[in-house]
Amino acid sequence: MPDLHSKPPSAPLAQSEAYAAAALGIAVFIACVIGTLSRPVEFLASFWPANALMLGLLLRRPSLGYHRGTWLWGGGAFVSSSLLMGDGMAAAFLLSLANLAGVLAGWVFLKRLDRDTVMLRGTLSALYLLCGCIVSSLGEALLGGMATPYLFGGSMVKAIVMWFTGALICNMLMLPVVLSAPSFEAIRRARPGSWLGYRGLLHLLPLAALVTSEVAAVLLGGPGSLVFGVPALIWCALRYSLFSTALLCLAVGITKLYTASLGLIIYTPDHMLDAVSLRLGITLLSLGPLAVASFQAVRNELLDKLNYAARHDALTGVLGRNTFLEQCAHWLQRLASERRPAAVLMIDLDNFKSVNDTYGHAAGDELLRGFTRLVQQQLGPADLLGRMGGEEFAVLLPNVSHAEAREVAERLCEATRRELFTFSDDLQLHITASIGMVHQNAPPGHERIEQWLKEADYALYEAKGTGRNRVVTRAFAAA
Ligand SMILES: Nc1nc2c(ncn2[C@@H]2O[C@H](COP(=O)(O)OP(=O)(O)OP(=O)(O)O)[C@@H](O)[C@H]2O)c(=O)[nH]1
Repeated sequence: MPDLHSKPPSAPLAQSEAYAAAALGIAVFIACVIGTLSRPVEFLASFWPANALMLGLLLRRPSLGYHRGTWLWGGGAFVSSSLLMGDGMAAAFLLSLANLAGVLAGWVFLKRLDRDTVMLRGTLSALYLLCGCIVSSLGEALLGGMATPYLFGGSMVKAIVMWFTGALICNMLMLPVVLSAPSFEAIRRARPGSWLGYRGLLHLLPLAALVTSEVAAVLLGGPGSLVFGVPALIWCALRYSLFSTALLCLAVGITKLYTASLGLIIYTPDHMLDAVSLRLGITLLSLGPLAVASFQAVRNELLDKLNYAARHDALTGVLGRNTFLEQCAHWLQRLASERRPAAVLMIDLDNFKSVNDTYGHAAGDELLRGFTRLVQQQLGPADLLGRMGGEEFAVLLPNVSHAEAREVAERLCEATRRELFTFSDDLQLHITASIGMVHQNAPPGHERIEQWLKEADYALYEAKGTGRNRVVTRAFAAA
C-alpha cells in the first residue's frame, strides 16, 4: 500500500482531498460500468478504461495517492460496479483487488519519475509511459490471472497472458488521454481557432488522411492493415495537440479491436496468440505517434517560453522595448485609421540611483518590480506598458481624451508617491516618479512611435528639470 504517513494536510486541504477522492471514485465507477458494458460482443472487444483512468488521476494530482480515502473510494467503485453488473461476491472482490494492484504498481513506478516526464512533457515520456503501463499491467495480470482459474476455470498461464495484454492495451491507449487532458482552467482560457476557410481545411487534412487509412485498413484487411494508419497518425501528432493525438490513438485502437472482433480482419478471438499479437501490435502502434506528440509538446513549450522571454522584460515581466514599439506602431496605425485619440506617457523613477547606492541593487530590482505592479493596477486592459530600459517605462493609452490621459498620469504619480514599497527584509521606502505626456486627438498615422516617445521624453525632461514628482504634458509637434 502507499505510504500513508506523510505530513497531515491542513483542514481545508484535507477537505478538498476528500472531495477529489470522492470524485475519483465516481469517475472510476462510471468507467467500470462502461468497461463492463463493452464486454464480449466477442472477448477481444472488451475494453477496460477504469484502471488507467484511476492511475492517470493519481498521477495528475500527486497528493491524492497518499490519501487513504482515494484507495477506499477507488476500491469501492471497483467492487460496487462489479456487484452491480452481476458478478458474485468472490469475483467482485478478487477482480477489484487485481485492478487496485495494477493501479498501485503503475503509480509506484511512475510517481518516481520527474513530473514533466510523467505528464508526457519529456523527450523520453512515451518510453517511460510504456514501462509504467507494463508494470501496471503485470501487477494486475499476476493477481487477476491467479484468481481466474479459481473463479472461471481454465489455465492460469493463459489467463495471465490474456489479462496482461488486455491491461497493457487499455493502459497504453487510455493513460495518455487522461494525462494530457486539458484542465478546466485551460479550457476556460482557450481561444478556439476557426475551422472555416482554407486554413481550417488544411488543419483537417491529417485527420482526413487518418480516416482514409483506417477505412482502407478495414476494406483491404490482412496483417499489414494494422499499420496503415501510422503515417497519418504521425502527421496528426505533428499538427495537433498531444491530447488530440492521444484521443486519435485511442479511437484508432478501439476501432481496430472492434473490427477484429467483427472478423473484418483476420484475427480471431478464439486463438490466444492472434489476440495477444493484435493487442501488442496496437499497443506498440500508438507508441510512435505519442512519442512524436510529446516531443512536439516539449518543443512548443520551449518555443513559447523563448518567444515570451524575447518579448518581455525579464525583471518586471512587462513588454520589452522592441515589442512595446512594435505593438504601439500597430495600435497607432489603427487609431489613426479610425480617427481616434491616443496618449503616450514616459515614466521615470526619481533618484533611483540613490536606492541602488543606499540599499543595494537587489532592493532596486525589487522596487522596479513593485513599481511595475503598481502601474499595472492603475492601467486598463487596453493600455500598453513597456520597460524602455533602466527605471524608465512607457505607456500607450489608446482612445483617451487629453483630460482622461492627464488624469491617468496624475493618478500614477499620486499612487507612486503614496505607496510604501516594502521589501523582504523589512525595508520600507517611498519614492516618486516623473511623467512626461503627449496626446493627439486625431493622430494622422504617418508619424512613427519613436516621434511620440521623443515628444514624451521632452516633457519628462521638463518634469525632471522643474522639481520631479510631477506630470508635464506637451503638445505634439508634428514633423
Ligand atoms: N537595480 C537596478 N538598477 C538599475 C537597473 N537598470 C538601471 N539601473 C540603475 O538605475 C540608475 C539610474 O540612474 P539615473 O539615470 O542617474 O537616474 P536617477 O537616479 O533616477 O535620477 P533621475 O532620473 O534624474 O531622477 C542607475 O544607477 C542604474 O544602474 C536595473 O535593472 N536594476
